Amino acid sequence: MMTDVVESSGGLARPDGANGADGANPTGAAAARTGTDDSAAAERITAIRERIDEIDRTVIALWQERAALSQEVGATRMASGGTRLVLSREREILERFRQALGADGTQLALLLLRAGRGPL
Ligand SMILES: O=C(O)C(=O)C[C@]1(C(=O)O)C=C[C@@H](O)C=C1
Repeated sequence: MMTDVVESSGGLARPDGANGADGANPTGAAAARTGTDDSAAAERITAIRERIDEIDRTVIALWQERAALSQEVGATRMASGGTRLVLSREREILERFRQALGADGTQLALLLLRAGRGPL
């Protein structure tokens, strides 16, 4: 699990929380919300975040729908005397995600598959 706290600058936060107030980082009220004291930038960031939040809600809903469908396929197959898994199908899915997204795609597909059929 990733536990490092990353500042908006991309640098790691100091564990004692002493990064701010030295001129290197914004410290105003807008900065607390958006990471910048520039009001135009803060406004744009807030607008973009609305869309990000919408996308996240969609991703979560699709994730849950996929997991439920995958579980239904598994239950249907096993009730008919079939196997729990179909590894050739899993390879197809892993390859689809790898082609579209690279190595991160493979990791994402592994998590998606696990959400549906459980751990191997
Ligand atoms: O497509 C299937 O046969 C499924 O059971 C669904 C699914 C998946 O989540 O995509 C899950 C387990 C299988 O091993 C392969 C694929």
